[in-house]
Amino acid sequence: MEQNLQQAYIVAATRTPIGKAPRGMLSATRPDDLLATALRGLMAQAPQLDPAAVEDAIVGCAIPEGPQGFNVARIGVLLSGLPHTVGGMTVNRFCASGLSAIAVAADRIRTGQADVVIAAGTESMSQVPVMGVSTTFSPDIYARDENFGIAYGMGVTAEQVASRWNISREDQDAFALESHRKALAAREAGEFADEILPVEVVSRRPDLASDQVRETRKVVSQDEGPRADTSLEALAKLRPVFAAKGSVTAGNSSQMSDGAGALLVVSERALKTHNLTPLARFVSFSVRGVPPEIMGIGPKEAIPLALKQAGLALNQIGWIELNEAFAAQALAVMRDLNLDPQVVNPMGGAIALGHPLGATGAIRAATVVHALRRHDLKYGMVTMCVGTGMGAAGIFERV
Ligand SMILES: CC(=O)SCCNC(=O)CCNC(=O)[C@H](O)C(C)(C)COP(=O)(O)OP(=O)(O)OC[C@H]1O[C@@H](n2cnc3c(N)ncnc32)[C@H](O)[C@@H]1OP(=O)(O)O
Repeated sequence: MEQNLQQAYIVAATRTPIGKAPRGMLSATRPDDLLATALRGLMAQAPQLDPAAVEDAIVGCAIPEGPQGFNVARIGVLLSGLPHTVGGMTVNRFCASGLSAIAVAADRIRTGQADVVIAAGTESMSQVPVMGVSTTFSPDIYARDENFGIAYGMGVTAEQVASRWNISREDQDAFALESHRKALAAREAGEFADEILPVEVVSRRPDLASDQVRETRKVVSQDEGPRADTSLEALAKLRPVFAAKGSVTAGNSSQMSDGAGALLVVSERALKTHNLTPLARFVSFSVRGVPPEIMGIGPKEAIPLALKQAGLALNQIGWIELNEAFAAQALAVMRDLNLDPQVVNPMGGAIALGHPLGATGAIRAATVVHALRRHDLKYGMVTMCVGTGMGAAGIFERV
């Protein structure tokens, strides 16, 4: 059961639209700029809060190198116009980085070490194209057979789950189609309006004729991934990408993406001092390891633990954002835990909406926080599978 010295409240939550990588609408926008945009949008949701009251910014990023700036949290803070007194720490738990950032921020609040902390995530898979690039580890890790799966690409782990859990190609494609259908229906119904922050995309290209740099500016405010043109027939035609006789395709995998999300986490004292209205309370967070070669099954272990910590039963959770890294792993988790399909990803998931790795947990948390209020639900959850073999889950309560 949860034992907190004090509660951690979320008073603002926003995200950028998600672009396709590597050639989508945000591909030329740097991840630190995406983060800065999200942070400015976040502060605009709490105009009564003096920015100097923000103590730290904890930011998830799965590939914090190169243009992501090693400590992208600090760069994003400075770019956003927040005062330099605001700190900045980048955390990495691969695909659960953004969710872990929220948990760290909440812990700082709950233990009384801070009153106002930003938790966020940012990732540009366009600018740091890691998928398919091999990573090296100490060879000693392979001395234990059970670690061998650490060498698998994410798609190969999805094939492993599909085969061990008997998830058919047809079921994966049907799940993927449903993700697109739900995302498009939610967009049509204006469901994303509270959470999405329009981003101005600036493009500069040399014009050789005039010998000048031509600048164009465009505001983007919708996720790029959902496809109205998809169908079971179109999905069935796609070839497996990760194994010759496999079932995981570009259509039933999450899309490579760019995006950022951010939440403002505060103590009860800060609510009163700054006259802030809470949207939600962060209730519990859990992480469990699983065999690396079936990393997608991670939420199956993390969800029961997060529920236990919260003292809640599964049927009390009215909205679950289950990261659709691949249809195969999402279906395996849903079947093993008997998750209600009506409660899981009511607005579509990463297959349709995209999955900017370290940002996704923060993006999905922004979705949950707003969805609980719009749909008058009490508890919601964000759960992620994590490469190298982990699952993470966080529970939110509308207040
Ligand atoms: C812990 C975790 O979360 S692990 C997850 C981490 N993330 C990942 O591993 C990313 C997984 N995804 C990927 O690696 C990539 O998306 C891949 C390799 C599966 C596919 O990459 P790409 O080939 O660049 O995808 P792309 O979007 O171009 O699609 C390939 C083709 O399928 C088609 N396609 C994709 N989705 C659909 C669809 N829903 N309906 C119809 N056609 C589709 C595209 O139109 C394209 O066709 P074309 O070649 O005729 O243009």
